[in-house]
Amino acid sequence: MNPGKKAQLALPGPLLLVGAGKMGGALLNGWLRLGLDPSLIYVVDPQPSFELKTDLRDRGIALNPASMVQPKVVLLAVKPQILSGALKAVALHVDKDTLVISILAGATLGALDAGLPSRTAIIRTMPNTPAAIGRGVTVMIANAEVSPEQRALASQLMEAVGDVAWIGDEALMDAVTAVSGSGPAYVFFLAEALARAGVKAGLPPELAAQLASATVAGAGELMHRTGTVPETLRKNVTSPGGTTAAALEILMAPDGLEWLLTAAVKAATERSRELGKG
Ligand SMILES: NC(=O)C1=CN([C@@H]2O[C@H](COP(=O)(O)OP(=O)(O)OC[C@H]3O[C@@H](n4cnc5c(N)ncnc54)[C@H](O)[C@@H]3O)[C@@H](O)[C@H]2O)C=CC1
Ligand SMILES: O=C(O)[C@@H]1CCC=N1
Repeated sequence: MNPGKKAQLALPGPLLLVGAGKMGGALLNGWLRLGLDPSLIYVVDPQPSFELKTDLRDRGIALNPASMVQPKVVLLAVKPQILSGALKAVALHVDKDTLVISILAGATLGALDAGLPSRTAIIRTMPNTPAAIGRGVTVMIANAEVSPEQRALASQLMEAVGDVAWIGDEALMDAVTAVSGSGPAYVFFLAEALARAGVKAGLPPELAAQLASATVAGAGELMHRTGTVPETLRKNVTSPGGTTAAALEILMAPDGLEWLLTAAVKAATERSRELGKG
């Protein structure tokens, strides 16, 4: 994303971020990079890290304020396991004009609605951590109470930190979570595993780690900047009878990487469904 191309992020009123851990913090960083007014942000987190406390203080963002102006947007970014307790606290700050946006894996619109005042406008989303650098991707679904203005506001908030896709079928959210929500971890593990494989092939550990990280980052950037489909980029690397072909014969075997990723995405999809059952 080129931040220069994005309009300055403006809000109609305060935004309350509930939970500023890895993902809530990534979103916050993304919004601040886009120029969101820090005086419009409240953060509630009972166990803020030292870095978070320092960062919020330096930016003039209220952490765990004793009182607040009624927020226009509440963004829920706590662990799914504490959803019901968090909703009880959040409900105090929700009225008919408040939009509640959830990023919780598994938490359905129905489960969110059950813990909030009746007819609350709710949007369930699944972002991912590259949002911290404006390169996330977020999938969203709204309940029937969300107005066109609130939908546009939610789009604006999440587009500020990357790409956005709206869906109409909530059942897709579990697979979305498995592919793009968890996906960055698979890519980071690829870099870890490639480095370890390099060590086994004789490279010094530091050089192997440097080569693996630079290769994963560079390949992702090449795909991003050229907009070329991955299959073409893969073929561009693969000389007939060469080294890449030798490696891909193993990775593309019936029990190779695609088989593993299919099993991994299935496991994550099922876990997302389980989280939804509480
Ligand atoms: N980490 C990721 O890549 C992604 C996470 N998510 C979702 O984001 C949510 C948060 O995940 P992470 O940021 O990874 O977890 P985390 O553990 O880093 O952050 C959770 C934060 O909530 C705070 N917290 C605990 N109880 C609270 C309360 N009662 N009120 C307010 N804050 C409270 C914790 O102190 C912590 O800072 C989860 O529901 C997860 O499913 C969604 C997409 C990607
Ligand atoms: O691992 C998790 O449950 C969360 C949801 C997607 C990424 N992290």
